[in-house]
Amino acid sequence: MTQEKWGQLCQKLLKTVGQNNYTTWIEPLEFQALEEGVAVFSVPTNFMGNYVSQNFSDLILYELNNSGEAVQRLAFRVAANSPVRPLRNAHSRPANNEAPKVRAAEAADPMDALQAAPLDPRFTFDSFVVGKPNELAHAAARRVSEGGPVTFNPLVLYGGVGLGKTHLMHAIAWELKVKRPDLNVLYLSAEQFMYRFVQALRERRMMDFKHLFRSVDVLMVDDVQFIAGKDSTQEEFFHTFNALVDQNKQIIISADRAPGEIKDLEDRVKSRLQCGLVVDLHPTDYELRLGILQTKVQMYRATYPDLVITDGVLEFLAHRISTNVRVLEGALTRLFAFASLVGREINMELTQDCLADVLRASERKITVEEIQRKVSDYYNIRLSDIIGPKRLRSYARPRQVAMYLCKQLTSRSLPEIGRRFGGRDHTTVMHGVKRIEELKMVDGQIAEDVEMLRRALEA
Ligand SMILES: Nc1ncnc2c1ncn2[C@@H]1O[C@H](COP(=O)(O)OP(=O)(O)OP(=O)(O)O)[C@@H](O)[C@H]1O
Repeated sequence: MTQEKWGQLCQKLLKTVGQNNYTTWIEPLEFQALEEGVAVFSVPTNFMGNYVSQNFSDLILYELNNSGEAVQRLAFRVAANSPVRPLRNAHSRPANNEAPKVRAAEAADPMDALQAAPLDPRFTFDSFVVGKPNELAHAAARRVSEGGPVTFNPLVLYGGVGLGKTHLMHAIAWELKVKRPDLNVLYLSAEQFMYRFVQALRERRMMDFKHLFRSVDVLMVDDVQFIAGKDSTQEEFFHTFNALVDQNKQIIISADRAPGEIKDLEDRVKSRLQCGLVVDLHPTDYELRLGILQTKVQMYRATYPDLVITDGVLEFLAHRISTNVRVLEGALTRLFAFASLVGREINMELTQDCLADVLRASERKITVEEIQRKVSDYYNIRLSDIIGPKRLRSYARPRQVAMYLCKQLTSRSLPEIGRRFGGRDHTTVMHGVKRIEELKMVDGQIAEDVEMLRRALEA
């Protein structure tokens, strides 16, 4: 592919993603080469490569292939002599158009070549949807973002992948900028903390490092589990932490699990983290997912004012994609981009087509218990009769149907299934599964029962 062709594609991408996104994310990409189906781009920073890869790669791939290039994958490489862009230039940002006073990114100190992570302009409280699973974390984040007297220190937000920890931390930073512009707020990932620390050691600038970290008013460290097992970084983190707490400065930490459960994290660090308020973001429920989708659709309306989305699509997505919010958002982005490119409304058919891979990957996990319950309801017998020892035909056949469905619809092994059916041997399960397979061929009623149950379970 030629540079000229990439330039033409950029014009198309501009139309789809809008000027803001284009200037921030697409324009800085430099097309390097197309190597065996991989389109290689150079990017100014790793962060940028990751961001583009997560948010725009489907779209770029689509455009490349649409223009006749056979590209399977995109690769982003950080340009060797790329200047580190200061926060001010790295991002578009919310309304007042001014970067928050993130100290490390603003000072002229050479240490700042390793600047803190830029704040994502989309991660504000306004765009954070609150539901049962995250209401406590949200309330705590709101409280800290007021910048009043420090009441709990540290605030630890923990939870699984893509549940909004980073979003909440950025929201706190943006809010503090408005409410307390006098405070120096430093947000960075634990990985960056380590990188800065190692760099300072190498350049014999530990005094600068200590000074920098001890002079912030609010320190936010994302994904702290990263420093587990990295002894000297943990040690430095511990000292930084203590120094700030002693000065009554607010610390906000995120982790992928509760501090006590982070393997290879020193006990003294664990216990420090547990001293403040530890709140978890629970996995999303259906209502929260639907709320997030509705909010995102409102936001997309600005870019795609003419798109029509038919009833039931958002409910379907909220029901089917229950893994994490990032996947949910990615699905919606792809859907909107695709529908706008082909000029069609977003209906169920387009959704199934466009998101076949995502839907397959996040197929709802059906549990053994669910199957047992559905089968006992269907045959109008008690759950305990399916699991229990009775051998009467009126229990044994439904039990075999349930075993058969467990084998078909879950990834459980035969011994595991046996255990959940009152501790039966795996050969009993095997026999049951085989029996139903045979009966399905010759007994229309059994075949229909199994089919009905399968559909009900997969609905
Ligand atoms: N409640 C929510 N409302 C709106 N958007 C949300 C919500 N929760 C998560 N998101 C969105 O989901 C995406 C992933 O969230 P985020 O990056 O904050 O997750 P995380 O918990 O930090 O994940 P990781 O463990 O991977 O670092 C972001 O785009 C974020 O805006």
